[in-house]
Amino acid sequence: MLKFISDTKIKRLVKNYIENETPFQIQRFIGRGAYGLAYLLVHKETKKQYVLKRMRTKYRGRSQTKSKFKQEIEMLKQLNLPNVPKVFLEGELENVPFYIMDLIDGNTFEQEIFREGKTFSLEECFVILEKLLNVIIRIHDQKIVHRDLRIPNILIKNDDIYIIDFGLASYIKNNVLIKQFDNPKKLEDHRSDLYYIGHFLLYLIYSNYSPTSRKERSWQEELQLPKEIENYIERLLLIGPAFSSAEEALHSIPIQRAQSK
Ligand SMILES: Nc1ncnc2c1ncn2[C@@H]1O[C@H](COP(=O)(O)OP(=O)(O)OP(=O)(O)O)[C@@H](O)[C@H]1O
Repeated sequence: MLKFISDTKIKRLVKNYIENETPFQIQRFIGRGAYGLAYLLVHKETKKQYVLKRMRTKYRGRSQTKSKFKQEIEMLKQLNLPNVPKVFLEGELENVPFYIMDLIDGNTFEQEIFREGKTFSLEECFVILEKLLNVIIRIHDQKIVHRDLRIPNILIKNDDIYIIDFGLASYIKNNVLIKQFDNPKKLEDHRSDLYYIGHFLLYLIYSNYSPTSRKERSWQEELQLPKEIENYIERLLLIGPAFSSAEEALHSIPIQRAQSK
């Protein structure tokens, strides 16, 4: 049994460690998720900003949550891709793991759509989709599936797409069988990410949609998309036959201009 330590004490320990033992300084708290807390840091000399993520104190005695948090760090280190934050430093204080990574100084799609009120034409949606799939292919190539590709975890900065928060990611398993009642989000293969990407695409498309009726209708009825686009989204959402890979999903994009960009 670990002895009780309050969150305030951990916060102080982490702050002291960062400010006395590393070249960084904590600027402000950014956000809280199910398992972690994130802070904005600045490098004292270069003035470049970074992000510190630490596990929530209440999980320090939970070995499963702790190893998942550490797996997130390992995956980010392994990926080493331009569209995924790089890890600069990692550590553990009183059984609370933490790490420092690049700040992606852009907007999440949640911010773009709901804070900035941005709208995306169908063509723009597919240009973004193509970029996203290109990043996801590189992640899947390293046998990692993100499994949480929601609008707060996908960022855009200077027209480039970035992926954060590998807290629910897993290593890809072969021959995963999908049973009738399985939750596609939890699948440990490419289909989980493609399923999330289907929902992501619908968020983008809906940004440009104004309801014409108060009646509750399916997205197919509301959006009235060209048949090949509807079929494509249904395949991502596993309503139609699943794509065999993110690569197949990329090559099957039903809008010609997006593919040739
Ligand atoms: N590298 C980064 N660059 C910019 N913002 C980031 C970065 N990492 C995290 N954030 C922001 O910090 C906040 C929390 O981060 P994140 O989503 O990784 O953790 P979390 O939601 O706490 O994760 P979990 O669900 O695993 O507990 C979010 O608002 C996110 O947008």
